Amino acid sequence: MILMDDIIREGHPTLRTKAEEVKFPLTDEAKQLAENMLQYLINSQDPEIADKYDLRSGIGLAANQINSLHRMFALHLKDENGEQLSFVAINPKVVSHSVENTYLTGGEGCLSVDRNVSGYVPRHARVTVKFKTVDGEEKKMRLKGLPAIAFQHELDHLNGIMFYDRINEKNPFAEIPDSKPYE
Ligand SMILES: OCN(O)CCCc1ccccc1
Ligand code: NI
Repeated sequence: MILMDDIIREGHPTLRTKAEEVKFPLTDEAKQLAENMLQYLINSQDPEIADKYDLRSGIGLAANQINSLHRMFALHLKDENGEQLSFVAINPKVVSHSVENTYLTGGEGCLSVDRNVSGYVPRHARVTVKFKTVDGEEKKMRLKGLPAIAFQHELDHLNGIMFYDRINEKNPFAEIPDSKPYE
């Protein structure tokens, strides 16, 4: 099982490296990686398991964060209707997005960042995304709200981008153009 010690922290070069397209059919190693990443998120959101293994709660995890350059990330979170989203996105792409932006009013955090970095992180408010599942099935989804924000946060990791790269350096809380905040 993935533990906090397996999650690399800022300063590790893999967080600044672009992950590589995953070939299908997946190797057993890639399948195991995908399963372990999703299981980490489930474990981290279970108070007993998280407490027992000292896991930081997360709604997403990208392969770079466990020092792997497979182009994949896991998401495990509820959308605003309380629907459980739980999947591993392989070779994910944003195929289109809204003009409108959004940002978490409380800012973002990251399992690979052991400090608070405050400020608004501009994100597309709505995204249409495509990715492959572990079985090689092509998925297309329209996301908004926290799922949209999380998808973009994870996709950034696969491109070596950290959330704070997107915060306005001069004024971290400067107004984001064309945006509606996400509380
Ligand atoms: O990359 C995963 N991660 O470090 C865990 C937190 C993910 C996250 C996603 C959206 C907004 C805030 C935090
Ligand atoms: Ni992160």
